[in-house]
Amino acid sequence: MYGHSDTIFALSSGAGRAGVAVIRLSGPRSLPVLCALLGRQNPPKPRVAVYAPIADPQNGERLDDAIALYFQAPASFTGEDVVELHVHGGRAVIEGVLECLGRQPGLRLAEPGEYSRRAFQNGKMDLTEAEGIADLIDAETTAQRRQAVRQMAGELGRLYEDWRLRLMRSLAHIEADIDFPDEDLPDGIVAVLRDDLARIGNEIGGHLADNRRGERLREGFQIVILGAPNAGKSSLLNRLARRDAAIVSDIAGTTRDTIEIHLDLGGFPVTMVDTAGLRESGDAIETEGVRRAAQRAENADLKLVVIDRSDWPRIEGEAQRLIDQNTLILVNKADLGGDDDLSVVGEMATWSGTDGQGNAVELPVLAISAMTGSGMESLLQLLETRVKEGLDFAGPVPLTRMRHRRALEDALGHLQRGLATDIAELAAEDIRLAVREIGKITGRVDVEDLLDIIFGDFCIGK
Ligand SMILES: Nc1nc2c(c(=O)[nH]1)N(C=O)[C@@H](CNc1ccc(C(=O)N[C@@H](CCC(=O)O)C(=O)O)cc1)CN2
Ligand SMILES: Nc1nc2c(ncn2[C@@H]2O[C@H](COP(=O)(O)OP(=O)(O)OP(=O)(O)O)[C@@H](O)[C@H]2O)c(=O)[nH]1
Ligand SMILES: [Mg+2]
Repeated sequence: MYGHSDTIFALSSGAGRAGVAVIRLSGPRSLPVLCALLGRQNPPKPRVAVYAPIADPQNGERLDDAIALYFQAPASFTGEDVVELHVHGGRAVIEGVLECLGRQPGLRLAEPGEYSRRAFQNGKMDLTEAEGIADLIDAETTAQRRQAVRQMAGELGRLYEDWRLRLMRSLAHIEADIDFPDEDLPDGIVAVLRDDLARIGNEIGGHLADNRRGERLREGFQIVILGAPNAGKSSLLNRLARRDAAIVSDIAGTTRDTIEIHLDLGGFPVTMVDTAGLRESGDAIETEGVRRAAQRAENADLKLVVIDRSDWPRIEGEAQRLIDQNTLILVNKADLGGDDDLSVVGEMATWSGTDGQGNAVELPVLAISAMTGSGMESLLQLLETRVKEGLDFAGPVPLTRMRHRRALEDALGHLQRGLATDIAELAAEDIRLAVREIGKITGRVDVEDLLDIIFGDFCIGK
């Protein structure tokens, strides 16, 4: 397959000034262009780094002293001839080398994800592995990195391929029965087939019923701070962010839009959202802020309802309507406290009341002071526990993308329909469709129309 495509090039390291920058070329013109830059006829040995000046072949101007590396097809990342130029990471150096490469016949700038796309098309990896690489580059916390590395190494792809192959085996038996109806299948084979198919269905069902752990680990755990105006929501956000992310004032209705910060809690990614104080207001902008707060609350993995200690234990209006099982009550301004039980900051208590659906709930309560920071350690510990419960997993790799989930749901639907019929031809067709859906996940079936979408999300140079 290699040898028939354009030669592409791009900066593969990060944009901007750096010690060293890596520019990659892939395709049939990579090696001749490298020789031209090095000003030599004989190509460097594959996989042996060469330290040498590189110069513009057109005018001989020296561009840099670089390290060059040649990977001979098919033993390269893309499966094509690949050349790497490790140059000094100055803006003008990078610009000069890229500009020079752009002038070489047969070379063009790579599109986002094009290296990985070629690697996939040349059989170096399946789609889940390519998506694992993209996730690894986007990983911001340890847990995200671990999940991405497992996927990049093919664990998810093997799981799906195993289901696909087992389905194909069952399909082959059913087809044999259809094609050779006279040669009776051995006694009991139909029952065995049914068992196998049902088992695969159960495995897929179990994989789907994972509470979206893997997907949420990629997205980050969403915690939304809610409460009446002036309760101290923005003060709490700033305390957790350790910076002045949101404006704080004693004027009720200070925050109007939602404000997000990103936290790493014990290796897990958390998005913490500050919202407008919840109240009925004549102000159109504030009303829109309250609407946005309620909207974010709906998608939250955890809600923190902040109340001023003088309001304890009353939670009313919109804040009360937004309460559900996944809610923690934070009684703020504990530094102003008297000697009631909640003046013991960091101590857990319980709030008994009704949630937005009218069900009786018992929710954990923590007294804190966003101003002095007391109670913050207990809060962080509690949040970390909740985040881990939500995202952590031991055992097989979890589902990580909506794309995979959709395909598996469809596959399971086909499989269940196949199991429900006694007509072999219909069952075979349903299983064929299930096989096809799973094949789309790894790219074993024709997925040309999917590739633009999948690889378009990658960064350039990947
Ligand atoms: N300098 C540099 N570092 C890098 C990359 C790169 O492209 N260049 N990578 C870019 O992602 C990652 C490493 N990934 C790579 C994957 C495969 C091959 C490769 O040459 N594969 C051949 C040979 C396999 C072997 O020797 O075992 C092959 O698959 O046939 C190279 C890099 C991370 N670090
Ligand atoms: N004493 C004391 N004051 C606090 C504490 N937390 C916040 N405040 C004060 O309470 C006032 C409101 O704080 P904010 O953080 O702006 O409250 P908010 O909930 O974001 O308010 P809105 O954005 O209007 O909904 C400010 O004057 C803060 O300094 C606290 O723990 N103790
Ligand atoms: Mg605020």
